[in-house]
Amino acid sequence: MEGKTSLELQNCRAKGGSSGFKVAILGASGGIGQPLSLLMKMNPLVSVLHLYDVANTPGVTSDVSHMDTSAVVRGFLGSQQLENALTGMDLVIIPDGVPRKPGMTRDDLFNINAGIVKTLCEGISKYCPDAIVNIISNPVNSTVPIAAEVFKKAGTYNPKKLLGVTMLDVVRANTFVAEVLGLDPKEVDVPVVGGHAGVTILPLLSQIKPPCSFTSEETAYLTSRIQNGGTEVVEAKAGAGYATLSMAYAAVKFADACLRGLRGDANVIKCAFVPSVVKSHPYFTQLKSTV
Ligand SMILES: NC(=O)C1=CN([C@@H]2O[C@H](COP(=O)(O)OP(=O)(O)OC[C@H]3O[C@@H](n4cnc5c(N)ncnc54)[C@H](O)[C@@H]3O)[C@@H](O)[C@H]2O)C=CC1
Ligand SMILES: O=C([O-])CC(=O)C(=O)O
Repeated sequence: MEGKTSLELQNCRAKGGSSGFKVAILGASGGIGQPLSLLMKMNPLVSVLHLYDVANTPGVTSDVSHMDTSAVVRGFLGSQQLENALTGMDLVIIPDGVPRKPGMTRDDLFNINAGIVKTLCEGISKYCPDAIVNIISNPVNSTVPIAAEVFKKAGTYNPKKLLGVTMLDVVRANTFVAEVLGLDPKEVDVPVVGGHAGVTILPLLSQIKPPCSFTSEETAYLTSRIQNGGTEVVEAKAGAGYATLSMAYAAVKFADACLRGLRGDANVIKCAFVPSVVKSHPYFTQLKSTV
C-alpha cells in the first residue's frame, strides 16, 4: 500500500468491492435520505451505494462510508454530477423534494416536487434507463405519472420498473392492526391499495394475514388512523418535521424486496403505486411482484 494516495486506496477498495447491486439515492442528504443511506449501507445485497443531492453530500458520504459494511459509498453533489451518480445503477431511489408542513396537503407540494422529479427522471432515462425506480417524493399519486410521462417521451418506459413507494402505509397498517389484535407486527400483513393521500389510502382489513375480524368501531378507528398516519406525525412534530425515520425503514424494506426480485427470488410481492389495470384509475397501489 506504500506510495498510494488515499484516493488510489479508495479506488482499489471500490474495484475489489463485493458482488451485489448498484443503488443510487437521489436526495440523500434529506430527512429521509440520511437514514435511508445508513440503512442501505447495511444491506448485504448492495455492493455500490451512490449518494446524490444538491446539498451536503460530501459530509453525509464521508459519515456513512465509515461504516464497516461491504457496500462502497460514493457521493455526488449538484446537477453536473448527476450523470456519474446514475451511470450503471440497478436501482434508483428518489426521496428528494420538499416535505409538507402542518396545514398543508401532499398536493400542495406538487409545483416544486413535480419539476424536481421530472429533471431526475430525465437523467435516469439517459444514464441508467434499465434501472428500477422507486419514487418516494410526494405527492406520489402525481409524481409517479409524471415520471412515466418522462420515460415515455424518452422511449425508456418500462411499467414493471417504475414503482411509487407506499410501503409506509403498509408498515403503519401492520403496526396499528397488530396493536388492536395484541400480536407482534411481524406476524401481520395488511394489504393497502389505492393511492398515497388521505382517503385514497385503502387498507384491506378483510384480507389480512393471518385472517382476523374487527368490530365496526375497530374498522373505523383503523381505517382512519392508517389514512391519516402521515398527518399524525406532521402534527406531532409540530412544524419541526414529518415522517422520516419510519419512511426510511419502509423505503429500505421496499428496496430490499426490489433487489431480491432482481436477484431472481420467487414470490417477492409487495404493495406499490403502479400503472394499473383498473381502467378508471390509470395508476393504483396494488400487490405487485417486484420485477
Ligand atoms: N412516499 C411516502 O410514503 C413519503 C414521502 N415523503 C416525501 O419524501 C420527500 C422528501 O422528504 P424529506 O427527506 O423529509 O425532505 P427533506 O427536505 O428533508 O429532504 C429533501 C432533500 O432533497 C434534496 N433536493 C432538493 N432539490 C433537489 C434536486 N433538484 N435534486 C436532488 N435533491 C434535491 C434537498 O437538498 C434535501 O436534502 C417529500 O416530498 C416528502 O413529502 C415523506 C414521507 C413519506
Ligand atoms: O404525510 C406526509 O406528508 C409524508 C407522508 O407521505 C407520510 O408520512 O405518509
